[in-house]
Amino acid sequence: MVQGSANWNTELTKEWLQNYVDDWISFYRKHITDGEVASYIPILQEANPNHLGITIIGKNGMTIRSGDVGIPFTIQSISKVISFIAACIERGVAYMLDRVDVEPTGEAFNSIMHLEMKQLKKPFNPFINAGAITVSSTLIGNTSDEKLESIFVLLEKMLGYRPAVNVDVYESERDSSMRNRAIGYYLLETGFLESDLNITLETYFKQCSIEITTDDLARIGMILSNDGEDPETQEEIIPRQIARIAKALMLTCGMYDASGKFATYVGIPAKSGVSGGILALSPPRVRDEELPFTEGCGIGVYGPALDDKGNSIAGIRLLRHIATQWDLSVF
Ligand SMILES: NC(=O)CC[C@H](N)C(=O)O
Repeated sequence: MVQGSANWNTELTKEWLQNYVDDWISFYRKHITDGEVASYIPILQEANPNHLGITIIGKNGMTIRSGDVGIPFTIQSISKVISFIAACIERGVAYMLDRVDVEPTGEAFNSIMHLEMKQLKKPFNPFINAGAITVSSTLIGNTSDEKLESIFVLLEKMLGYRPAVNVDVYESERDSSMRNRAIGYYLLETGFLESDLNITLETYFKQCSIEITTDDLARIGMILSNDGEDPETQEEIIPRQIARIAKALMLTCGMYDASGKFATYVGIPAKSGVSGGILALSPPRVRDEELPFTEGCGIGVYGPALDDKGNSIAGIRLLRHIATQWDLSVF
């Protein structure tokens, strides 16, 4: 209990939490210079490396926003969570798990090594590029825009508005996508793709270029934390089974080849993207002492300076600090 208050949800408590998060943001801004913005997609270099922002939304709606929030950025690899969920809703879980496995690789997100070396029957998981491109190929539709519809419908249900593709980022990725094209051709040769290669890649590049904010990520996280149900309306946006699989994948594969360390030191489901976004969430938890957000919360982070694995450098350190202070770990 804090300051004699039995209720964490009072304005006083919100202010108190807000002050802490503001302090932590200021502190972790100093870590930004240890990282660099992504450059392999040329336009991403234009991001301001000094940005760092966080939004936290509790199940009861309590919202903490701090730092550089409200800045739009592209969702990048975080879209892999959304496309996998959309495909599971459209095609069914069994169908999708026949086509992508649920095992971490310990390799970079754009690696193809295991797929070739081990002659796998399916990509390791839907959060590496090979798996995500396979998932994009399963989305229903004859054009990339038709395929993207289920992703947009899902996002609109969660966010309350329909986000848009940032065309400049899409074109920059499309025109510099040698590795993803190589992965695509490999998937085509091995028979993993269910749609035309060009339409599949176009779908994948566009889904990565959808523009969102930390508020949007926190909202998605909050709904996942609540097993796919919108706590306000009680509407089931994502079936519980699919939400749980998505969270298990986030915990085991969400932070590329740093997923083990993130699970160890932070201990919550999360998914990052090369633009510097992180979608994270804390499921409801039971503790003897009163702590913030025990009913569960979603967290959205933006910090485009990345570490050598491609994760937001200050964002990860900030999340580690918050998770430690508020005892968020699921373990
Ligand atoms: N890690 C990422 O965010 C990668 C997404 C990026 N669009 C790519 O495919 O390379």
